[in-house]
Amino acid sequence: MPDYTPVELADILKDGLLSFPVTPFDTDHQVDRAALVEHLEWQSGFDIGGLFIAGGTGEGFSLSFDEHRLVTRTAVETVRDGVPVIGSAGGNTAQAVALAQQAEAAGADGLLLLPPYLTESTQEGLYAHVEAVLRATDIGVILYNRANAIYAADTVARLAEVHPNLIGFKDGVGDFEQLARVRSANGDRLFYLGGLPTAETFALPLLQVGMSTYSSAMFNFVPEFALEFYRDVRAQDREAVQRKLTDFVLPYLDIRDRGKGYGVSIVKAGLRAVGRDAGPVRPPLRDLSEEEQGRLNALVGAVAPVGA
Ligand SMILES: O=C([O-])C(=O)C[C@H](O)[C@@H](O)C(=O)[O-]
Repeated sequence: MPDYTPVELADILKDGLLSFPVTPFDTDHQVDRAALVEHLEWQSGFDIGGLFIAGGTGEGFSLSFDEHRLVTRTAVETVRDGVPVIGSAGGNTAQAVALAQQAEAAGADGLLLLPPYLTESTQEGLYAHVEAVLRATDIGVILYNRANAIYAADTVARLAEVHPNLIGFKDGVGDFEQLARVRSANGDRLFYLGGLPTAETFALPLLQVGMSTYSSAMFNFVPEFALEFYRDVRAQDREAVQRKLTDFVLPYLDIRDRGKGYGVSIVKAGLRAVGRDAGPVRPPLRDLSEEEQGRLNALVGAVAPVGA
């Protein structure tokens, strides 16, 4: 039994900073369960609203079915009480359904539905894909609007009308017109979270269009900074947000933009920078070069003491 009904879960998630923990790997690229436990204990000790396991930053796209179960189960067993654990499902419809059922069986409180792989589809096709997943589980499901899964406002509204366990919309695109339409068609029936790569960059403008929270990947390695940033956003303290963008987030993006896929790799590099190595990323991602890691260490050193 999950700890929260879908409605309770949405209510908790909409008002706190959210994050996507990395999945630590050993030098052979195998899941390092002990390191995952240590990381999740540390992360859930902060005032975090919910943790999304095996998401993008958690390299869910590189995990096998069994590894998905292992990391989700580990998170459920490790994360402190009061912090919801959200599992993930992706791939084709049959895989997404199986992953959703597996996440629920592993004790996840909710589910993030990632885009299907490779192919484009019509809104009717997306509707059928999402509906199959919503029917397969009773836990709250959040749609991830990104890549080849861009949901029209009407598609979301039709799904929300018949499926009470559809609770949220996570945006990874930043199309303000689409967001205005989705918000307009669904109002408070759903909660909305910003999830563009390095979500801090867009957090303040997205708040204005009703995205009450966002998922911070950098929370993985600079949790205090990420929480302070979130408080500044919620207080709509423009000056404080701008200062933090200038001093840390934008120079961080300069390093992130040196390589495709670095939006994830740089998070593991950030953990290395604070003395909490979570191992390498798995192919097809690549780790930062030594020179890039050095630049990041210097930047992170200014906001987070090593080993804190
Ligand atoms: O799938 C993912 O890992 C995300 O998109 C969440 C990240 O936390 C993203 O919002 C970011 O990079 O801040």
